[in-house]
Amino acid sequence: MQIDIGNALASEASPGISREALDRLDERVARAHERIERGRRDDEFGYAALNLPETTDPDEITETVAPVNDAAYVLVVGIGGSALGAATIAEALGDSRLLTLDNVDPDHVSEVLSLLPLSETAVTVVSRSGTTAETLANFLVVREAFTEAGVDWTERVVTITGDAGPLRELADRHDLPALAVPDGVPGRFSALSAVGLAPAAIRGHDIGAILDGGVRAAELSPSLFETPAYAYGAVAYALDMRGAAINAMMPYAESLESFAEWFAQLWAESLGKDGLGQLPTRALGATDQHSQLQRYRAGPGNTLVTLVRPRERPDLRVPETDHDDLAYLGDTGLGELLDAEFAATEASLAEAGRPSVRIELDWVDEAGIGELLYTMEVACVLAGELYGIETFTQPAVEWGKRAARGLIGDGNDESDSVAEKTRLVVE
Ligand SMILES: O=P(O)(O)OC[C@H]1O[C@H](O)[C@H](O)[C@@H](O)[C@@H]1O
Repeated sequence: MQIDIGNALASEASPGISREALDRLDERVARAHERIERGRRDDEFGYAALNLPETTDPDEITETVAPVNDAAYVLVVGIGGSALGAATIAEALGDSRLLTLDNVDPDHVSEVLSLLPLSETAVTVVSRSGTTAETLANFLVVREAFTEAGVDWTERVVTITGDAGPLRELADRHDLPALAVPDGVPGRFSALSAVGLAPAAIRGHDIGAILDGGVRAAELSPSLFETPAYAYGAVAYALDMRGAAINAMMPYAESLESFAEWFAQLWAESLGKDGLGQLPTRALGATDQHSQLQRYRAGPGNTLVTLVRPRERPDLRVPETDHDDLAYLGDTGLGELLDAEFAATEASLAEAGRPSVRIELDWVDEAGIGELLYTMEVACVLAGELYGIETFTQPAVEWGKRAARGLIGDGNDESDSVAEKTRLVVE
């Protein structure tokens, strides 16, 4: 994988970072690297996630899911870090039979359940805490749908959860196949554990190759000039400090659309603290080139655009045509056109002096997605060290979680604050 930060230099863009400032920042990266390596060595909370490519045992996952690996469809019931990794991996591998229920929209849940052949469907119910209301409510609905369809849900469900909590008790009571969310690994950093990999394993994907991709990026040198993940994390941080409060993640591949969603959780929950942190936004090339690019290029200069693409992809020829005006399209490929769109967006931003970073992976395949996810996790941890914030907590999100539970009846304090909201209604 390659990360090109040239278009984020002050000589090219504003905000941008000068070569001298980058050299000075590299000294801070070296110190942050020591902290990260110590955390990995001691398996400290959060840092332990960066050991997953080596510590996750793909055989244990494959064996545990064996009772349901005849399933034609997999339904992941989870939310946030307990769903986005699996969804990202499924999409990257072009697997449309791996679906995710990560919202409690009744219309959507009903539709998914009515479309799925439940007797051919395996369910992974995933919650690190085992207490997340959305996940447990959806699971109860799914379970009932299986029963109503005459399918024994206990034969179709795998649980992935922590050591204790309601989901663990349920797994024990019904003797369900169970995998653990590894100790010290926050949900949004768990894609390369059973959380992200078990659903793919049920569908028969080579999860060992996904982990190998992570291993490829796990050798970290103490300099941003030698470690792509550090280059990205350091430049994103430096540009934020210089005014790029928004980071628009824009992959040029439909198969990476969910990756942008995964990245948004990683970046926002990890770095949005103490009044700091870039706002990650999601875009898709070339589609958003025809909408959001206007704002990136000509709106306030507060956005770093992160352009991601595979260097190679299968192409689809555009047929030759005898229409003179369309002749230039004939005998090209859609992939060739997409690459031209990518280069045009990059050039358009550079021409206007707006910063971008280019991330290129070889292919969007098992190893490619493993490497990309791992690289972004390291980038995020590095950025957290540079900001000096607690990367691995999410107190603001937890507040909302407790308040939502309180509002539907578990009687906790935050729900009182919700009830007292000031109203100024216009109808
Ligand atoms: O895995 P769970 O405990 O169910 O949590 C699911 C999600 O819940 C919250 O929104 C947290 O802030 C996320 O980081 C977490 O991924």
